[in-house]
Amino acid sequence: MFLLASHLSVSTGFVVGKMAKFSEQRFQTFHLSTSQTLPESSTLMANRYHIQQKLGKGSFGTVYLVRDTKASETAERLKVLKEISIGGLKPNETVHASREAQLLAQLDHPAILKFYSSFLEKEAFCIITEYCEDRDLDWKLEEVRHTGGTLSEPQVCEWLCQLLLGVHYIHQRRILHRDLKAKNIFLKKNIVKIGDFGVSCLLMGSCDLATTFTGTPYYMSPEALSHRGYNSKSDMCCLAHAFQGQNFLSVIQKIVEGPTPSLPETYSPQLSSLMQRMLEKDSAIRISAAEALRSSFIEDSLQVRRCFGAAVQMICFKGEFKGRCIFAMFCQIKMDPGAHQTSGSRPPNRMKDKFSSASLQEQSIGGEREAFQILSVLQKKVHLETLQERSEQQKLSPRERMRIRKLKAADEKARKLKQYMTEKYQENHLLMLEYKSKNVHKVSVDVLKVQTEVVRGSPAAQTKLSKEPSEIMSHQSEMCRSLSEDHMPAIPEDPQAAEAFYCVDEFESCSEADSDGEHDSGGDLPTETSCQTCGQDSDLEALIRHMESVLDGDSEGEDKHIQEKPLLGCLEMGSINRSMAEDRIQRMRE
Ligand SMILES: Nc1ncnc2c1ncn2[C@@H]1O[C@H](COP(=O)(O)OP(=O)(O)OP(=O)(O)O)[C@@H](O)[C@H]1O
Repeated sequence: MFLLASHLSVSTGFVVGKMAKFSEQRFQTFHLSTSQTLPESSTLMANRYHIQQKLGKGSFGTVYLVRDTKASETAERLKVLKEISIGGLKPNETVHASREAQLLAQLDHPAILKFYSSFLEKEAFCIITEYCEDRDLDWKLEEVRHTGGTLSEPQVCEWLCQLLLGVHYIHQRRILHRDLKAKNIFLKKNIVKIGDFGVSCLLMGSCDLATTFTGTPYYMSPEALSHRGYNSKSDMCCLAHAFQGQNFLSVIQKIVEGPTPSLPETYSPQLSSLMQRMLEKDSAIRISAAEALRSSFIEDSLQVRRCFGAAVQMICFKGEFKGRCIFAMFCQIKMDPGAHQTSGSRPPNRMKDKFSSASLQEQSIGGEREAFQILSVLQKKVHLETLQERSEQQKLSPRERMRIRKLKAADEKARKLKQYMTEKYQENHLLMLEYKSKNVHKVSVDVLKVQTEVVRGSPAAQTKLSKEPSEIMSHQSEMCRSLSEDHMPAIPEDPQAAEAFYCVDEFESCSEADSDGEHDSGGDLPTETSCQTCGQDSDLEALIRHMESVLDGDSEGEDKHIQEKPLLGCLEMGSINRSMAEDRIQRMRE
């Protein structure tokens, strides 16, 4: 037995006026003007849905099982089509209904009946939803009643938890069901699914609740019946008609004024107490879905072991829900006689046992997937809660935590940068040392040898010089430096000091001055010009300039210079090919 009270904001006057429309099994069922045109079984709706069979007819329309010819997955091939006549709807109301339908299509929760799409066809508004082969909860409870069977407390808890999660999900999204009752809760592989969402609203366009009232008051909340307005706490469920009466008015009276019924003694006191809190007449003190989910009873029931797949993980559910409400009541259910015998005052935690022993083989694929989704949601909530607790423990404001995070990130960045710079510095230092040793020490020894031979007048050395003038030029420079090293202190490590060092290089100064041919006398002394040139230019530029001055200088000056400076004169004496030299200069420039 299950009771769901929706939050219809209906005035008592209206309720009385609509008594004739009061629909529930033991009362006359009222149907709005639904389409009487039954589609043939071969009918293709929306060029997509093949009608398979009629599932039933409700207050709003006719329900068909259809085959979706465009479904990608086999599991989604069978769907439900609800056909509702829109005879009374104005065009703008139809648009409104379509918009609402789009909104509903966005809901995605295992405990919510999937709403796929809606369309207009043959003056009917059609809704396509998920198919639940185990039908609805009202039907299920009726079956249990007729067979004289019972619903075990763990089973009730399991469905209750799923319902609470589903209701919480929609309430979080500020959606009210408006017609929550056992008939609108469907069953698929033992997972309950809240369905027929806002159908009344979709149908009536304006959502004027006075016109959406279709009958049963069993599930209505006191505030809805006494016209005190409604909120999400008005969605109520229980596994029985908690408030019963001979007629419509007596039922309403009991809901609004009557004492809150209690569960049979076969139920645990915890469940009974939870039900009492859910049926509280004053919505202000009535327990919300979040509170219900946080109750110790639900918490105990949901201490489940997740056994799907290899990972076995304990899930301690400590509801973190902030949603509003569902209220539930369990009564008049004959308790499974063995249910409490072993447990004393506390119910056996069968749900836990059930999840603990569940295996992939034991679960049907669809049900398992959905159960898994529910468990994942719970797990996520627990994770969030843990995080929250941790941050609370740290007693830091979010701003402070953010600042610490930023500082840490900056420190890490600085550390990496420092490391990079150190590496680069070492690399450069090594390169510099290598370059120096290559250009100063290594080469100079060989060149010095050659030059010495040239000075001595060795023909082989002269030939070598004549063949490789540019090489000799560079070597010459190096050699001069090497020679200078004999009389001067070592070249300083510091580049600037080295530049200054080169400025006073005797040989460089002399060669500049001599090549100009302007300073015949006193050529051994460094001139201001040569000093500047040496100091400012790079080695390569200096070399090029040397080469140019040698090649472009007047022969007289050079000859004179040769006589005075036999070392440099050797270059001309070696018959340098001018065009070849120019060619080399060009290449050096490049
Ligand atoms: N998604 C579904 N999967 C399986 N069966 C469904 C589905 N939707 C509706 N049914 C079945 O179709 C029948 C008609 O349902 P419908 O929702 O139109 O009316 P109702 O719920 O019986 O009454 P009311 O219109 O007052 O809510 C019911 O027997 C119901 O179980």
